[in-house]
Amino acid sequence: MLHSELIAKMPKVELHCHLDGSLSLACIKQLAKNDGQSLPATDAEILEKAQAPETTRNLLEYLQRFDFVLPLLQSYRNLEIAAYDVVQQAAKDNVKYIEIRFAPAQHLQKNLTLEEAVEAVIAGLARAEQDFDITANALICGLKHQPLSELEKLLPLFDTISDEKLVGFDLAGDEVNYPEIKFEKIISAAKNSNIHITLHAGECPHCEQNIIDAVELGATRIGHGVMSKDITAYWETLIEKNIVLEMAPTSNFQTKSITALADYPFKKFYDAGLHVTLNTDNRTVSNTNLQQEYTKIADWYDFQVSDFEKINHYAIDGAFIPEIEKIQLHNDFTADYAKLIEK
Ligand SMILES: O=c1[nH]cnc2c1ncn2[C@@H]1O[C@H](CO)[C@@H](O)[C@H]1O
Ligand SMILES: [Zn+2]
Repeated sequence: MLHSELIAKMPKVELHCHLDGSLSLACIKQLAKNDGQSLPATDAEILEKAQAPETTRNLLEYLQRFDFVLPLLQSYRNLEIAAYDVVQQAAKDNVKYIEIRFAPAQHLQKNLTLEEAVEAVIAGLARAEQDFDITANALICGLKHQPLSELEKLLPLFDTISDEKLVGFDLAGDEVNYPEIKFEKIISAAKNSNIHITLHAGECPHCEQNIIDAVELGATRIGHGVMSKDITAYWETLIEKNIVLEMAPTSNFQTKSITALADYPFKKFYDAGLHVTLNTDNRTVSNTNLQQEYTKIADWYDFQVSDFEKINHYAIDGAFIPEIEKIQLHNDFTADYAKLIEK
């Protein structure tokens, strides 16, 4: 088993982290104060509302937990602070590159526009980069339950916002009732506009077809993809196309993607050469951090430093950044991991 200090020292890439699901307790309190909103009296009561219990029955019950923080994320100032807060937490996990995702449409309850919501998050990411040794970019999520006419408003943001920190598009939310194929038009439009695409898919039982559809429509990464376990015939394609699976062990158990450790396919995927990566998904809703996710994998599978190095190189390959930045990260990680392995 790997020593926790060794895990802490590993540089990490995190590709799948939701802004609204990852606010620290201190940040939640700050945001409420800024807005003059009241919160439950004790920290324990706040966390009780913000976290999903181990006993969540399915993905939809897990998703209900996001309702608690969203009222706090309706102003430019609070979104900026929230983005800063999540990057700060990632820096504590020794994350060197992170992509943070959020659904702009969820932040328009007061008077923000879609553009302003995205700009606020980008400003918070940029401010955090000044204070921590980390690069942080943003992904925009559409939500699967949104009408297609609303989802269509998201792609133009990639034209109106020229900031390099806006790097990709995702579809999140209710996979149980909304199959990926329903979004064929918008995903194809994103693809045709050369927007990088990652899609939540294969996160609920019997949802494996969504993974195939996501890849065929142009996603280069899959959010979770747990149900790839049931389409072994498709693994060769996933490997050939260098598709990155953004897995998040704690979240994957909470959403009941699977129920028994023996069924969790992370190691099988890894051994077969699939490009698995490790992520938190939601630091607060899942009450975790990247250190804990790495620790779980180290404990369950006797993963070694070199194995973690490998999955981080997969993550770098999948990152939505220019080739030159990938080369730099690959070189830095190779050097840093070599030092950890020597010890
Ligand atoms: O694991 C997940 N699967 C699907 N959707 C998710 C997951 N985690 C968060 N969200 C959804 O993404 C929105 C924007 O961040 C969140 O509000 C939540 O509804
Ligand atoms: Zn997610």
